[in-house]
Amino acid sequence: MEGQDLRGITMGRLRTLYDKIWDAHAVAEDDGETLLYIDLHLLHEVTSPQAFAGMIAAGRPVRRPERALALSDHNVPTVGQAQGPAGVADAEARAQLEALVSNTRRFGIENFPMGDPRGGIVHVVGPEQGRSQPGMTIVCGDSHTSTHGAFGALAFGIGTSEVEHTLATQTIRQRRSLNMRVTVDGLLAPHVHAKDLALHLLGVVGVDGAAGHVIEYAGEAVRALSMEARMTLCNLSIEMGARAGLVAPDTTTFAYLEGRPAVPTGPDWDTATARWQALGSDDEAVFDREFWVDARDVQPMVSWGTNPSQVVAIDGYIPDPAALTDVDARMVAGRALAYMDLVPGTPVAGLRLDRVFIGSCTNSRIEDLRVVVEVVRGRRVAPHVRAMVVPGSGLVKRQAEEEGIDRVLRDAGFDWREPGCSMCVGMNADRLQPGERCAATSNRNFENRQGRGGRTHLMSPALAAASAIAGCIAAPEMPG
Ligand SMILES: CC(C)[C@H](C(=O)O)[C@@H](O)C(=O)O
Ligand code: SF4
Repeated sequence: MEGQDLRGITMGRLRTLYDKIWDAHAVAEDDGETLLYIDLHLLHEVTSPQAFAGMIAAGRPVRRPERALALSDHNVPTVGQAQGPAGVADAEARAQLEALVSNTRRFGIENFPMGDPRGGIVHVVGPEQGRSQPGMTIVCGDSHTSTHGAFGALAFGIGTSEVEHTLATQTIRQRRSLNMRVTVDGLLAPHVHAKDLALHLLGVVGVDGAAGHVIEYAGEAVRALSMEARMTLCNLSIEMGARAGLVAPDTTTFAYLEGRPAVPTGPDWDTATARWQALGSDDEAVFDREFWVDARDVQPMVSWGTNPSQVVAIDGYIPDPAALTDVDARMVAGRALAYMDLVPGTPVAGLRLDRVFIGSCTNSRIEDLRVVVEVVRGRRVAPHVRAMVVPGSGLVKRQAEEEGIDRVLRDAGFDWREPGCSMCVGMNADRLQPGERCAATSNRNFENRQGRGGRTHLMSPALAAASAIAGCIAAPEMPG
């Protein structure tokens, strides 16, 4: 047996998808760290100015400018984008947006500036352009880079000093993560979406339950998800503390990618798909940790607290911190309830809302907007609610307008905006007022995130749309 084990190690051990991507990109080892080659470097205006300034100060060229793509998303206004950065009122935002234009021009990096129809949220645009591909290593100075893992790419967020390192060397230093597999057996019910699955998992795993790990999502329910739904799922991996989330590429992945601008064509496409097909964990590969979830147990979910693991099903109740045995957990829950101004035992459905935000890199793609429009058609936003829809990119916006989605939403009383991060993070003018309660399709419900004193309830686009109509947290009316 021992001999066999040794042969297993020396003659090619069984590997996970993560191991395979890692091994294929490892350039050098040093003191437990690996220098990883980076295939795609995504940039945005908030975490890149200092990195470019460092490059300029050191007189360094960008190593592989053609392997980078820059987007203006976090602090762009969601009206009047055609005016470009010069029209942005906030001086800091304007400076960051202008810096991205001049820096990308100086270093020869592709940039879709504010107002460009191909522009939008970096994690929506990368996939949409076919820049994010299976087997790649992808980095961005942004935590939700995990989104791109939906393509079977190793994609993770980096800090500003690492942005500079990547610009200069096209590599970064990394410590290897542990492998975790989340298998979702069975199929989600038709009214249950990828966002519900992600929030359900967060409830099970917790906000740091996947720390130190890269998650591979597997199982029948994951295979059945569309690419956009897989992106929603991988987007939230970071909220579980994971370094990245992955879904092995398959025919769904290839169908999504084929024909997109940056994707190879002709014989190169055949070569690429043949290579991508081989990506996937070996059948008997061993994961450091495993979770199993039954898709049939997943309900439409809503967050009640100030971290995304504090969730209940739509027919559930605000929990009672006193019921928690762990002292720390009790304190955290108590503080969250105070901030959210909620009383234990209250049904979560029926909580009165002031605002609804449909957008963000979690849920602002065309399939999300199609779900929203089906819920909204023929109905109106409750008179006391201000509801806004912010498409993830200019191309999503255009597609929605071609399908008449904007018309239905406007007629219903929604604000139809131009693309960007918007009220997901409140780095532009789209913010909650103190005390306002908001249903949001984004990924973080932290204190003050959507605006000082604002109260965020995370949920799917279907629930957010139904809640806008009802004026309180609500599920869509079920047919029949
Ligand atoms: C501004 C940016 C660095 C930040 C991130 O890294 O995630 C933002 O995108 C967020 O969602 O909080
Ligand atoms: S949409 Fe929100 S979560 Fe996504 S990158 Fe922008 S600020 Fe971060």
